[in-house]
Amino acid sequence: MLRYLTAGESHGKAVTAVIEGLPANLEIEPEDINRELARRQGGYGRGGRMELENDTVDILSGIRANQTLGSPVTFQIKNKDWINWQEIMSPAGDGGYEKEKVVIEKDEKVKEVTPKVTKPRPGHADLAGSLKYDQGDIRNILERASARETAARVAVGAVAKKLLKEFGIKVISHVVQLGPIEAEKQGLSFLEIENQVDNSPVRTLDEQAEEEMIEEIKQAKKAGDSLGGVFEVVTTPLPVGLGSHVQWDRKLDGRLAQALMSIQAIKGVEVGLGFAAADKPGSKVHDEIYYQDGRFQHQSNNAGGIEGGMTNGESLRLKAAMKPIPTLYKPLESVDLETKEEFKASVERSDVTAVPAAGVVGEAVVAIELAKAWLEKFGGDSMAEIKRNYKNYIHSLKER
Ligand SMILES: Cc1cc2nc3c(=O)[nH]c(=O)nc-3n(C[C@H](O)[C@H](O)[C@H](O)COP(=O)(O)O)c2cc1C
Ligand SMILES: C=C(O[C@@H]1CC(C(=O)O)=C[C@@H](OP(=O)(O)O)[C@H]1O)C(=O)O
Repeated sequence: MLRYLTAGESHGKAVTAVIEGLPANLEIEPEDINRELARRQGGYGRGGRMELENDTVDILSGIRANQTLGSPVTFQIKNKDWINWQEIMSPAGDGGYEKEKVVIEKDEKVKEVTPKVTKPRPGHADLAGSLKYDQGDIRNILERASARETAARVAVGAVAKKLLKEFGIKVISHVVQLGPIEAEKQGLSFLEIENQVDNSPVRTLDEQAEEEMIEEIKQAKKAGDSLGGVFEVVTTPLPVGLGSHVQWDRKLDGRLAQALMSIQAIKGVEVGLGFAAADKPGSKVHDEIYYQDGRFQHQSNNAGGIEGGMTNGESLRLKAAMKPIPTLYKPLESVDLETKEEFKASVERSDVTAVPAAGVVGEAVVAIELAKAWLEKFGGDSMAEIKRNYKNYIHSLKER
């Protein structure tokens, strides 16, 4: 069974991940991971933190001479911002509480920050987390709730992508909506997306819409506001039969939805047509079946590549909706945890939007879930064993 955990606080020393259950002899070079980490840091609308960080992976275990050993793989991605937060975030010491104020550099300006955070931001984990974990300092919650954690998931996703690529499977994303601006170009093939998307500052394929999206982000920034949006994750065609109809927790659509919903700020997931299927008659929704080139195929892909919780031989198509970033320069009303007094939150630094970055995280979590399902179906302890199992299965489908 492939499984992983991440650890690490946003301004702690590093974020880390441990992956267990990888087969031996999968080729991994640090560059495979660093490329994905750099993609996650990009996208128009991100804040000052991304200018400071330059995420690169440090592989601590499980890989030797660019090959997995079958033992647990451990990654570390250092937080460059740690240097500015050591006094506050150190595992030892007084957490900076002894000093009334510390001066740290943020966004090229020098600002004073009290070490203890007592003002919960609407839309973040601050209030619920502080009450649940009995914390007087919201920092003890926000540090782990932060989407900094997604750097670790993207590193794990890069390994999952490498595994899938050994079988010709690729996973990509693009932004289909940013705030109110919707891209007209939708439903494009994997190749059309793959060839263009990384050259775009918003990772969208629609040049006209992209200009409007950038303008929208600039306006939101000026107004001290933030934006959400929608990204789509698309794969090359998958072999039929990943996941299963027989038990609720084995259904691949449910598993993928959970993986995507677990990304910070994702509030909705659609498989294929998704919500748009609800108001159409069955004749306009269900993908008709034909047989060609020794393979059962569908005339359309409204199902998004999954029927009965299993891949049906087509490309996977999933959409995820991201809410606007909760930290706003424009103050929102809230109540101080200590004094219970109303205040209007003010902010030092934040992303205005992070939909293109969330898309890269979406690719990662989808790749991880697919790699898990792949190993369940074709599993083995070495790449050679998995390849044999895969080849046999594909052969048996053709023999039917
Ligand atoms: C890539 C990415 C970057 C994010 N950047 C910020 C940010 O700069 N400021 C912020 O308040 N929230 C940011 N978020 C969203 C929060 O982490 C998220 O809203 C918060 O953890 C609460 O979780 P929930 O929205 O899932 O309920 C970001 C999310 C992602 C995926
Ligand atoms: C650090 C990352 O994203 C962060 C996610 C985040 C949040 O609240 O989720 C808040 C911001 O952090 P900071 O308060 O340090 O500016 C983002 O920069 C990252 O993506 O690597």
